[in-house]
Amino acid sequence: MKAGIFYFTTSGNTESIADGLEEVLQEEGVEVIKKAFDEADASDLDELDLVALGTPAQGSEEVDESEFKPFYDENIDVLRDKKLFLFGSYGWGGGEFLDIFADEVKGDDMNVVAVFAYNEALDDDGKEQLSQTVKDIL
Ligand SMILES: Cc1cc2nc3c(=O)[nH]c(=O)nc-3n(C[C@H](O)[C@H](O)[C@H](O)COP(=O)(O)O)c2cc1C
Repeated sequence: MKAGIFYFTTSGNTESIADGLEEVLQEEGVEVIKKAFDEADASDLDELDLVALGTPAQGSEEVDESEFKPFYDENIDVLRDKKLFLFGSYGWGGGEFLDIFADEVKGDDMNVVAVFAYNEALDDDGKEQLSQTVKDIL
């Protein structure tokens, strides 16, 4: 099992979830690569079984349109063959933005295995929840 974690962040909160996800996957024995979208390209998706894409809530309950959505759109055919893990940080909306996006991508025939939204930065409680989410899908 090989996993890739790709994310956009404005103030580091989504990045904290990406870091936590990397740790819990590695604890489960999964090989992981982790990159911000601006460091990643399509070739990074080669040989990945699980792809985790991260975004903060932006706009009005929307995903990031500057880097997250373009990466998704550009790689949509490759992503269809992966297990997709959506994650992100929100401020006040309870994570609704990510559920909305998960519903959208199901229309693209994506195999969404997990959706993990967390309020602001990942803390110890969040890490525990993330660990359980990962155990459930492996
Ligand atoms: C322009 C802007 C729009 C936002 N829109 C939402 C929103 O619709 N719902 C929400 O829950 N949080 C919203 N937030 C809060 C961020 O999603 C939240 O602070 C998040 O933790 C930022 O994560 P990051 O540090 O990874 O960028 C917004 C923040 C900004 C700056």
